[in-house]
Amino acid sequence: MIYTITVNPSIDYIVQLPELTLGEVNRMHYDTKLPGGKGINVSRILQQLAVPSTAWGFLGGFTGTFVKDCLVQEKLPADFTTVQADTRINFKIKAQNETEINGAGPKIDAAALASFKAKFDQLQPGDIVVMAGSLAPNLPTHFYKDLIPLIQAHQAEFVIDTTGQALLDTLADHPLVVKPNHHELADLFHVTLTSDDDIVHYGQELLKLGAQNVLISMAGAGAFMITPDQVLRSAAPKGTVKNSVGAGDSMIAGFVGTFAQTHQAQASFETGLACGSATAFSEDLATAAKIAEVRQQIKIETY
Ligand SMILES: Nc1ncnc2c1ncn2[C@@H]1O[C@H](COP(=O)(O)OP(=O)(O)O)[C@@H](O)[C@H]1O
Ligand SMILES: O=P(O)(O)OC[C@H]1O[C@](O)(COP(=O)(O)O)[C@@H](O)[C@@H]1O
Repeated sequence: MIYTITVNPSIDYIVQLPELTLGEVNRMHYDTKLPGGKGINVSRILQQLAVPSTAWGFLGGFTGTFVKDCLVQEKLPADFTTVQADTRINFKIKAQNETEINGAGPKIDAAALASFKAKFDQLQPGDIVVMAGSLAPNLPTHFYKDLIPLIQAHQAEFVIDTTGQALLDTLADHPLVVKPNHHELADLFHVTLTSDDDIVHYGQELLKLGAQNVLISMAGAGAFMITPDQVLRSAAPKGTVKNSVGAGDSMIAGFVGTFAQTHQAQASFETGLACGSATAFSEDLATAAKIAEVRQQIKIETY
């Protein structure tokens, strides 16, 4: 079983207008509300791939009810822990360029935290736990690191999608895969990446620090996959970008979903690429049909 953890879910409020002018009244042409948060996005894509998963995390208030209702409607298995305050709303403004304003999210009280941690008792050997996204404002940066012993005690694997020191701190525990984008990779090592060789070099540093597989995503420029055996590269498929929110989460879902079934890194990379671009070419996250269509275009090369 794959479990996804979204500590800080959201309603993603997608707003479109031709131009955003700061300091003026702006009127939107189109808006939509989607259940958001990185682990939830991973679970929604896994469902499209017919790979079972259960979504864990914290939800609260009327916004939390909206997210829960969306997942019930999609028949997505979930076991969220209730918190008092409202789940956050993240603004995704699509105007002359894309602007995101992500909320801080509600605090997690001690009782909710204890009930959340009790869920880890049900993990079985071979399970995969995907921990993704920002933390609630009152949680320490080592929150994810502290969950790893609860996972590994059951011979389960973990995947982590976070940034900065919180990510670096988990590498020695051998995450199954990490997927910084190229900007996040540069930030991790406090460097400027000026060439593909630079990207591969710093991706290989993540392997040396302990990651089992490394994906470096580069939005419309595609991605690299770096493993101890090979470095692969793929351009991104061509298409009309509609909403790239969740493309990274979709890539992780594709990789993890296929890896759980095949243990083959290259096949997993291919699914990840298809899911990432299929989401970028969709209003909401990708559907199974869109993923299958986009997969036809993928060409992976040895770097
Ligand atoms: N504009 C785009 N065109 C085609 N594919 C895209 C586009 N944006 C994202 N993707 C696909 O999704 C993957 C993840 O997107 P990226 O934006 O790099 O992740 P993140 O959202 O984590 O920053 C990319 O490697 C690519 O395969
Ligand atoms: O937890 P964070 O880092 O604030 O990110 C949450 C946001 O990321 C998303 O999961 C999208 O992430 P990606 O575009 O990186 O795949 C949104 O659904 C959500 O609003």
